[in-house]
Amino acid sequence: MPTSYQAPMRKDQAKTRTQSQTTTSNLQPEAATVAHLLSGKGGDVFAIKPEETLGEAVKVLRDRRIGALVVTDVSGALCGILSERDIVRKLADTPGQTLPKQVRDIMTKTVETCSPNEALVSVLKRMTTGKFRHMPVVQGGQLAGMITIGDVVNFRLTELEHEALQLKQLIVG
Ligand SMILES: NC(=O)C1=CN([C@@H]2O[C@H](COP(=O)(O)OP(=O)(O)OC[C@H]3O[C@@H](n4cnc5c(N)ncnc54)[C@H](O)[C@@H]3O)[C@@H](O)[C@H]2O)C=CC1
Ligand SMILES: O=c1[nH]c(=O)c2[nH+]cn([C@@H]3O[C@H](COP(=O)(O)O)[C@@H](O)[C@H]3O)c2[nH]1
Repeated sequence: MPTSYQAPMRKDQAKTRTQSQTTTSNLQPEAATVAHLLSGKGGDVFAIKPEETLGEAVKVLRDRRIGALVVTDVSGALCGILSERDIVRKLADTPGQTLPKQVRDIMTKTVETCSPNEALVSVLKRMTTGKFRHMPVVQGGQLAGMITIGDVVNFRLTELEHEALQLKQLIVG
């Protein structure tokens, strides 16, 4: 069965979204890190095993309303990533025969990851260069979260809204 990997909750992840937005609202854009983003989003990671079928994977993607799954081995260690793009490409290559195939057949096996203390700007640059939109977060060899290009854009938009509000309060008094 596909698993949802519940990463251990760190103290900073226990904050509510409102608290995290308050604490990050004075950050310079280049100072914001993956940990700042995860403190609002949390460290849950949806994962699947390499021997599961693509049929199982698409059901998890649908049910969780997400675009990628990390692939973990029996010990829970990261061994790949499977995104909707991998599945679409395989559907085009092997029409009608794709869903019974195993996740390990098409997953990306060498996965570029980030750490909680990496700057979001740096992660965005690596996502742009590598042409991928999902990146697992790893800390001390353990999965600590998942971030997407959408998360980073959303985080920055929230920051901009706070900055605009602060400016307005300064002007109005
Ligand atoms: N991510 C966001 O906060 C928002 C995203 N959008 C838009 O929605 C579209 C798709 O969203 P994306 O975030 O880029 O991709 P997505 O649809 O794969 O991810 C949606 C959410 O689920 C999380 N997620 C994805 N895979 C996960 C996994 N395996 N384990 C744990 N969490 C996982 C992501 O971090 C994100 O918060 C984009 O066009 C984006 O601009 C719009 C508003 C906010
Ligand atoms: O090295 C990697 N580190 C990552 O964090 C990562 N995320 C996605 N992928 C692979 O990139 C392709 C596009 O993925 P997206 O649907 O996430 O844009 C697909 O082939 C994905 O398997 C990654 N490769």
